[in-house]
Amino acid sequence: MALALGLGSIFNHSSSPNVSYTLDTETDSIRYTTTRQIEPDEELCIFYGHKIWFVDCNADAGAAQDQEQDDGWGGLSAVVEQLDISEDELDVNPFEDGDPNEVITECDLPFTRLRITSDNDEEEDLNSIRTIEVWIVDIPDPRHTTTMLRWLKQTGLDDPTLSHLKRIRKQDENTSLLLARNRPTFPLPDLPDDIGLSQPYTLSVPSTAALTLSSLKLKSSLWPTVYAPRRKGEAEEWSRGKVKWACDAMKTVVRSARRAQENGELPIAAHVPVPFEGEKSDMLPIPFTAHDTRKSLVHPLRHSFLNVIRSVADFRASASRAASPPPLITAVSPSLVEDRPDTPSGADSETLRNGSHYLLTSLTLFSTHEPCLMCSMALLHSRVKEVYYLIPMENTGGCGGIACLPKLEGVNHRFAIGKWKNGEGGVDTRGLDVDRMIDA
Ligand SMILES: C[S@@+](CC[C@H](N)C(=O)[O-])C[C@H]1O[C@@H](n2cnc3c(N)ncnc32)[C@H](O)[C@@H]1O
Repeated sequence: MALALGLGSIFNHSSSPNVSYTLDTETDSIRYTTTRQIEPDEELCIFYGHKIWFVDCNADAGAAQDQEQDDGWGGLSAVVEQLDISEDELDVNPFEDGDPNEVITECDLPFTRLRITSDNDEEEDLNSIRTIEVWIVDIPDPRHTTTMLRWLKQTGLDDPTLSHLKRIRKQDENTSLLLARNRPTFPLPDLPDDIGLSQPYTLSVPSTAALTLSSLKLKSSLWPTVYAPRRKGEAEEWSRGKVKWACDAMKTVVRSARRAQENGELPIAAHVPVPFEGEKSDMLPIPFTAHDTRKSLVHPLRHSFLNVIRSVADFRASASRAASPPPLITAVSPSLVEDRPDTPSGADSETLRNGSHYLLTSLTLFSTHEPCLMCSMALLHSRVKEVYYLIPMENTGGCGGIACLPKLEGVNHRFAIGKWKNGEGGVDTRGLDVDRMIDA
């Protein structure tokens, strides 16, 4: 560290300075140079850096934005100056008309899905294949194969947890039959003794079906395995009705962000709608919307995602309390997230304890911005089903930007992610100062 002496410590800071400086090691001094013509009485300012520790009295709009971008909380505040989408435009939903049950093809969806699990996750070398232990018996005379299969059925050994494996293996002249899993608590029943079977033996075989052809080859070298490239977690089909539901949710988000902006907040919002008709609507009886409240509450953690998770939790906690006192948050104004103490006091504290109220299991979250790393982790904890965002945060986002948390190895939950296509479904970022934040 060095401290500039003399006039060096007199310069104030400006984000558009008229003086630059260099270190002159020859003379052990700092050389200050004006960067443009200086007018009489004009103050000479230097640039202190992005992390200033005081409120910049010279701040202009551009400078304020720069500061916000470097806010230490993922730059989520580096956003929007204007949200000039008119109410009328937002009222248009292009998925309004037509058969609500019609399946919308992938390329016509208003969002693109991020791949959370890839086939590369599949076990691709012999050592990484997870196995289970099973009982095998060799059938010396292949004509007895049908007899043995019938016997399996009769003895109740047609275990569905083995459905990813073939029952019979034929290798050269040998035929072998997979009998059952080797479980200490379920001893193998006596085998038919009239068809010359040899002693059963145990073998390690794959514990799951093969998702790729190369893995199929490897797994089948242990035991013939079923090839199942389609699997749970694969992108589900969306009906027109569901896309309409999503567009409406996205519009709610944009409206909320605009309202937030009008009130001097950062225009960042998150919304958890009532699940699409027919899909577990008992999970959440009313929708929740929250916007960022970092500015008004002067609180670095009040990101819209955390706010919306909290408002769901508060609602659930209050709903599970006895009839009175009245709920902390009402259905009509869930977006107006007030700042309440984190630890409720008195009689309420017992009932409002976090518990599982914060869970967004089976729920979908829509947002103007990609959640930052902190919020992405909170969403992971919340067990949210899926997240759709309009503005990707290339340098700070935790859902495909700088990282993709649900994709990390070892996380105990994965959620689906969709990037909303700007301008689709009547939702766009027109007027938003997001060019530098949107992926090319
Ligand atoms: C090195 S001193 C600058 C000279 C100081 N203004 C003085 O008169 O001694 C740094 C301090 O000046 C103030 N300062 C510098 N630039 C500023 C700015 N743009 N807006 C508000 N305060 C500023 C801050 O209090 C900061 O801690």
